Amino acid sequence: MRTVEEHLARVLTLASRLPVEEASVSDGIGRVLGADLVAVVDVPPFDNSAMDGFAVRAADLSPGARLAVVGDIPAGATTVPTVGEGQAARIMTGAPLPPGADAVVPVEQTDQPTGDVALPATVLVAEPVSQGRHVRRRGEDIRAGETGLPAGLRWTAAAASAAVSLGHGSVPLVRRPRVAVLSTGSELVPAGEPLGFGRIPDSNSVLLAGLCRGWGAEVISATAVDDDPDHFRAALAAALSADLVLTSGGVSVGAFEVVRQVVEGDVSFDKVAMQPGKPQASGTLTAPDGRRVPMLGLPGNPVSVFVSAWVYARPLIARLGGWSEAWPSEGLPVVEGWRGPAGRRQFTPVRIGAEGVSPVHRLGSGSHLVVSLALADGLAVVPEDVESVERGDVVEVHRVTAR
Ligand SMILES: Nc1nc2c(c(=O)[nH]1)N[C@H]1C(S)=C(S)[C@@H](COP(=O)(O)OP(=O)(O)OC[C@H]3O[C@@H](n4cnc5c(N)ncnc54)[C@H](O)[C@@H]3O)O[C@H]1N2
Ligand code: MOO
Repeated sequence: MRTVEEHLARVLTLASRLPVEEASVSDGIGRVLGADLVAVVDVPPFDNSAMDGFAVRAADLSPGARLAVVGDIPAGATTVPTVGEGQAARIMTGAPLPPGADAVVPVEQTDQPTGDVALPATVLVAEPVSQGRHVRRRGEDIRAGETGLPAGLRWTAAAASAAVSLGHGSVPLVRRPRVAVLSTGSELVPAGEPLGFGRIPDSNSVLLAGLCRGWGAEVISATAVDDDPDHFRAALAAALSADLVLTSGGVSVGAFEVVRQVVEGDVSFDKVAMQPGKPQASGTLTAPDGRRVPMLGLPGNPVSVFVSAWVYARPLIARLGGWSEAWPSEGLPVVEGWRGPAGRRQFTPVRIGAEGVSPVHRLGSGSHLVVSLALADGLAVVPEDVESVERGDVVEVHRVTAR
């Protein structure tokens, strides 16, 4: 049996970062910036007021100075009056500072009322302000030509707003990984449909599709196929338009393991020292256009699918998308203990409470317990040489509730 690290290393050889393409700034949340983004414009683009008030010449001011008001400058103004000696212009936050003025006096520091009032003929300034006061200088955030955002940055709402401010409508982003999900099993029935004898709902395709979306992938298909090799072959051929194919089921040692029957040879079938998730298939398949498409064949038990997806599919998607593959964890105390298998690393679904962690179920390995899985906030990692976890022990826990 190989270790989790050995299998992860193998999985990560299956893919490399996808190409960069131009994308609308607002389309790319969760993707990665493919090249440094240079400012097209100065940010801010012009000197402007940080306050609603009066644009003045600081040198004109003494306590109680009265200035002649020469005009109004709302935000968006395209023409502005010049402010001469002894003069002021009423100005709003974000409006361009007029020529001649070098500071802004907030309206609260004048004899004028706040709000929607007529332009006064004069304004009395209570306290002088220094040059540059309440003025936001052109280019003080960044100057045109400078690098605003570094290549490799994960695209967020804030990154998109920065790119827009830098003057961009589209940006070079690494392509979003496209994943095809394929559940296998003649026992599977689509969501919400009646079950005949021996049938179960196909929960794995929904599980995998949702996880992949949460990690930033685009799911191009999520379907189930029965254990007829011809049917699986056809479904797989359709799935190969994706950047990654994830299958569930059909990888162990039974008589009807359809994934094994169809792809063994191209894809390798291995035993990994983990519980759940022992049988794992991994490799690449050739698409009709000649691309090598990575495929992970995850074991069918729902908890095995969940754990295998977090441990292997999540970092593989990250590698394709170009973002961090790291999976942070923290040491947390155990409130209620459980037992694990000797010689395999156990990933136990746990709830995280104020006092520490407890398993979501206590039925041995329980890799079929799909409903209690929904109550898990984390996966606790129990090392290979530990068979029993006791109250008060500290375990390493990966969160599974956030991206
Ligand atoms: N003789 C042995 N039997 C098994 C071994 C073994 O080493 N020797 N390993 C066990 C382990 S561990 C696992 S995990 C499973 C993996 O089996 P498969 O990947 O071949 O999965 P299936 O047999 O197709 O399904 C397992 C289980 O999961 C249910 N299932 C499958 N697909 C779905 C789905 N889309 N939605 C919901 N539930 C699904 C399926 O009905 C089975 O109950 O093999 C053990 N056996
Ligand atoms: O390893 Mo299986 O994945 O226990 O359920």
